Amino acid sequence: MTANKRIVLSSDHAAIDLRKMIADHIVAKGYEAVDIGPMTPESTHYPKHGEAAARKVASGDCALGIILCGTGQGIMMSANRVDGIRCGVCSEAFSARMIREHNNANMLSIGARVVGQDLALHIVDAFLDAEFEGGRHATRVDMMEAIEG
Ligand SMILES: O=C(CO)[C@H](O)[C@H](O)COP(=O)(O)O
Repeated sequence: MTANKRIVLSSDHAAIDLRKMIADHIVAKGYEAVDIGPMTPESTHYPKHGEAAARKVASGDCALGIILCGTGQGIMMSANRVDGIRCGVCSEAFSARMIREHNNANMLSIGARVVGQDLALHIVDAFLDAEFEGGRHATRVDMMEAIEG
């Protein structure tokens, strides 16, 4: 478990119930859930929520982030526009573990219209329980971070 236990969560309207379930789940695991909403189900726009969560991670206020939309894709793309963010969409637990161990991902994205609730919690567990392995993977993450547009 990471030393900084603050995990930011956000989503669009497609994933509010699942996001709240994940927030409760990670609190039960000993993390602090920083749920920045939205809290009501009106249609909204995933880029602003992805960016807001990403900035919490990029600033160091939160160690990791978990974001959701219908597919997980749009909010992931939005979060990855923020410097220092490495976010992957995962629909199974193996990838969720590997994006931490090999890619040093600091955000996880899940599609609430893609995976069921139980699987989503397994994906979250795999992500939070994994640690970056460093070594050759650190070389590659450094190379990735050095890529400029
Ligand atoms: O998955 C998403 C982005 O990748 C969004 O949740 C999805 O596009 C929202 O669609 P709608 O406005 O029809 O609910």
